[in-house]
Amino acid sequence: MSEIYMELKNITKEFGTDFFGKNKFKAVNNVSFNIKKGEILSLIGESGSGKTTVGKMILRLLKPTYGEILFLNKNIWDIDDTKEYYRNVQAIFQDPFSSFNTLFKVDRVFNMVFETFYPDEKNRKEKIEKVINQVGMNPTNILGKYPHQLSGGQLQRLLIARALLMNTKILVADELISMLDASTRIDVLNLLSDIREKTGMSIIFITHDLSLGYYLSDRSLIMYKGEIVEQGDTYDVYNNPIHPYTKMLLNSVPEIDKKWDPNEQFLPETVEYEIKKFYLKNKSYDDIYMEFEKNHIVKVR
Ligand SMILES: Nc1ncnc2c1ncn2[C@@H]1O[C@H](COP(=O)(O)OP(=O)(O)OP(=O)(O)O)[C@@H](O)[C@H]1O
Repeated sequence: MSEIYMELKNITKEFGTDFFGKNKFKAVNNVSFNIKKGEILSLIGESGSGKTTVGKMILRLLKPTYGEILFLNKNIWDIDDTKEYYRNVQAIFQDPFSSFNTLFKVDRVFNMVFETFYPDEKNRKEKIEKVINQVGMNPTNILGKYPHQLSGGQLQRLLIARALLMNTKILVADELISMLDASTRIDVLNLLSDIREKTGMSIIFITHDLSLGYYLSDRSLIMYKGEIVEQGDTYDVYNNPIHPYTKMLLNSVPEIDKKWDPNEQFLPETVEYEIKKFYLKNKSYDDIYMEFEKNHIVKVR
């Protein structure tokens, strides 16, 4: 069995809704999952479902209100060497331009990796060129350029190259390709898949786009209102969705050969109604989560 890199155990994050931090609401509620070496896991849900908050807790940008996150069996808030943690756990966000300082050439992100983590490295140029080649670009066309001279897709690739240079174990990709055009998106997805194969890097792919999750991930976690309502092997979840919310999400994916029917509506009330029906039907079960197939877990109450 593959090594478990990270474990989230009953993570809850509360935010205060007023100035004094009172009237708390749970942006993330009792979320548990793990991520194994070399696994691509998709965290899927609509806007506001809590995906980014989970990502931020993994990145130690937010502290869980309850629960713990273990990285290689150690609570991430007990890790003193934060630099080392961030070498192992990296993030790439939607807007690649925000990760680069516009005043400096892009080479700087690589030089900073050496200065911070490998100050004694002698073959810097060789190593930088190697990772740039690995992400499918020609170093001579890239190095020496300023961020505004490169496209969004090229900058995303550079950030992936930086993670490769650091030997990152877990990459959190939050809406990574939302700002890219369709063909560049597929290139970046294929690149992530290829890197996982070659290096064993694990990827947490945060998206609201079901089709991207299906294309890329081994395991899918469906989030609704801060909770994971269904999780399992991607093929099972997409081909045999059990939770009404997952079913509705899948039904709402546009099909290329079908015109959109304006009478077909995806209303929050209908989701709530279906979920209530589902819970009533399953109320005889004592377990909060039920395993329908191997690894296919659905929240039934
Ligand atoms: N710092 C904060 N203070 C208060 N509320 C917050 C904070 N951060 C997030 N929230 C709220 O928590 C909920 C979950 O937000 P989050 O950004 O995790 O959702 P998301 O699923 O990533 O959505 P999106 O895809 O739009 O980014 C939202 O209702 C959001 O308004």
